[in-house]
Amino acid sequence: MHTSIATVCLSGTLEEKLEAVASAGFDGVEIFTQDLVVSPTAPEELRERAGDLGLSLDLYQPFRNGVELDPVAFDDALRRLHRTGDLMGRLGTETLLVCSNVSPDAVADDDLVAEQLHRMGDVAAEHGIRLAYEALAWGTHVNGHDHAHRLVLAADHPHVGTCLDSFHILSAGGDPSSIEEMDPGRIFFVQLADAPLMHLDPLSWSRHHRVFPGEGDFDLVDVMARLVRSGYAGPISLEIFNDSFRQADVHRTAVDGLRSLRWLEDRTRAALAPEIGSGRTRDRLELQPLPAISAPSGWDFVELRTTDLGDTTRLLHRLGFRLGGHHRSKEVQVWLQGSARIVVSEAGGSTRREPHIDPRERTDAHSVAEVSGLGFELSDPGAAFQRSTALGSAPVPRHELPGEAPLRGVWAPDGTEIFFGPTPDGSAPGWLSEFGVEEDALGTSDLITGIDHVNVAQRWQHYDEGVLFYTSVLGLGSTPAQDVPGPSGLVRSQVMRSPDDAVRLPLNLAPTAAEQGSFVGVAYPEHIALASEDVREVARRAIHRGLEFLEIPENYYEDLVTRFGLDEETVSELRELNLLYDRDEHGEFLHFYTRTLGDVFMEVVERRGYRGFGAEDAPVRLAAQYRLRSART
Ligand SMILES: O=C(O)c1ccc(O)c(O)c1
Ligand SMILES: [Mg+2]
Repeated sequence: MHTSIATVCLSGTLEEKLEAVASAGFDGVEIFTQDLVVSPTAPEELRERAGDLGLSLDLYQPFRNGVELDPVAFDDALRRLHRTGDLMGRLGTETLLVCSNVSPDAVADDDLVAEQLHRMGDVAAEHGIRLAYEALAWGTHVNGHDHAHRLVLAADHPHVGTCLDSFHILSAGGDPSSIEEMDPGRIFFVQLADAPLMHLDPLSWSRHHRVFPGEGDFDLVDVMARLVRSGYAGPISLEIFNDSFRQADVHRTAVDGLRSLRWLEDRTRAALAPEIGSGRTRDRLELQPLPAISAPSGWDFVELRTTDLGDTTRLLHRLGFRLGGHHRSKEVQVWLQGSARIVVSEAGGSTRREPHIDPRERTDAHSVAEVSGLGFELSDPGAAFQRSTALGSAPVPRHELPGEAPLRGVWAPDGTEIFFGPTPDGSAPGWLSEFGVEEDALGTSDLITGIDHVNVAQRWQHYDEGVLFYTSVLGLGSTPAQDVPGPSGLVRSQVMRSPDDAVRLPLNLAPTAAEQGSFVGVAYPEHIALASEDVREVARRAIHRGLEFLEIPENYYEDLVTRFGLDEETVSELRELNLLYDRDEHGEFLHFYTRTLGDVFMEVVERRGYRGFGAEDAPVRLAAQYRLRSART
């Protein structure tokens, strides 16, 4: 499949965009007029630079309000088309996107439009270019892909075809099934965009809220499958107008974009496998598969990186963790309780980050600890690693000594290290022996039994990217996002979970630094939630050991009585142990939070059938954390 991306998707200069697109691994690029106009680079030089980078210039766009015109305006459109044709010759770009007319003066006369498209086709032929006519969803008269295609057929010119854009088709509720019946030789270009479903006028929706495939609500596998059935063999290009992408790191966005296309390619291939296998459909796009998803069957470990080993390990001790041991060759320790394994490493100068990630993104001078790595248990760690690198993730460099268990991992887009470990066949993972942990030292009567979930913060520019990463790499599913009100902003929260719920990973959108007030420069805290069947006993022992709990206000406990009708004895025990309480149709939930250490805190949860994450309690936590921060600064 020939992959392409429009320069309008990306931040930076045209030159930076080309470089990022090439290094992410795209085959080609669509040049937006405005990117060219503001660039000091001559068209011939751009052509050469793209060639050096191995990129084809697949499309030049957009040619606006150039058709559906009265005769005088059409003459001027032909003049513009001649100029544009000259320019495209210098750029070496063959296809020009012609948008349907959005002006109130557009002429509603299909015969006239077909004739104008034909005459434009003659001009295009003179310049050796082709015209791809695209129906914009808000076009004055032409706003459906079928209508645009009919006009192209009526124009009947070899240099005039159609451009299909999934946003315009699906946002207007159009039926993509007609794509299958189109002559593939008449489809000159294909643009893909996803979007969240919204009640918004199509222009605003399109210009600000498009996202990469897999990051929104459109069924793009269906669109792709219909394209394959049509016999289309041209470029598949991303055209995403998105306010966040325009401010995000250009390399990250480009990698995110190609990941979305590879993932879509794989899913489309899987959906079409029976038809392709039986010869009913010929796949002229030559869709490539990814190594199969190996869904996580559990948590192997969570890694905390800290600048204060004492504080961090004291916190673990107070929660009942034991030091399992020190790694035989690395400066790391493992702390154990039940099946919860927390690897603690001391942050130093050697902290490595993915090259394109600003280290301030996740840590800063105040930071004492952060969730730096997530280790998953998988049935096929090798396949998971290969899948993630095929999806554009960079491997985490690791040094292994002879005899040490190989552990492969990649960087998540936000710099968290993701490790792929085997599902252990015995009771303990093999790597523990490198820490000197003996099998018989593992606790079976521990109060904390394992990791319930890990909550990871995402910057607002990169939220969708995080969702796509965990979906495409690990096959986690996402549940609908919730907004949690906090003193420094709404925190969007979306739970990613493995099919059998063995791994739950809520992603939280942190309010931006500017909105954080006294949080300025401090990343939104993440947390590790630990599972217990007796959270009250965990809390009692933790109090005895001097744990600093997050303080819960009396108003909260009074409200609990109002909401749930709890008796005074229950509530006074909750109050005494700093516990919070929630209930859903499946059962009850008791939990507590520790104070924050750097960018991370711990939660201990007891689920009595309850399936949620205490969303009603999260605002209480955010407010308490805010008060603590304010008191400190
Ligand atoms: O929003 C626009 O104007 C616009 C321009 C070109 C396109 O291909 C498109 O889908 C939208
Ligand atoms: Mg388009």
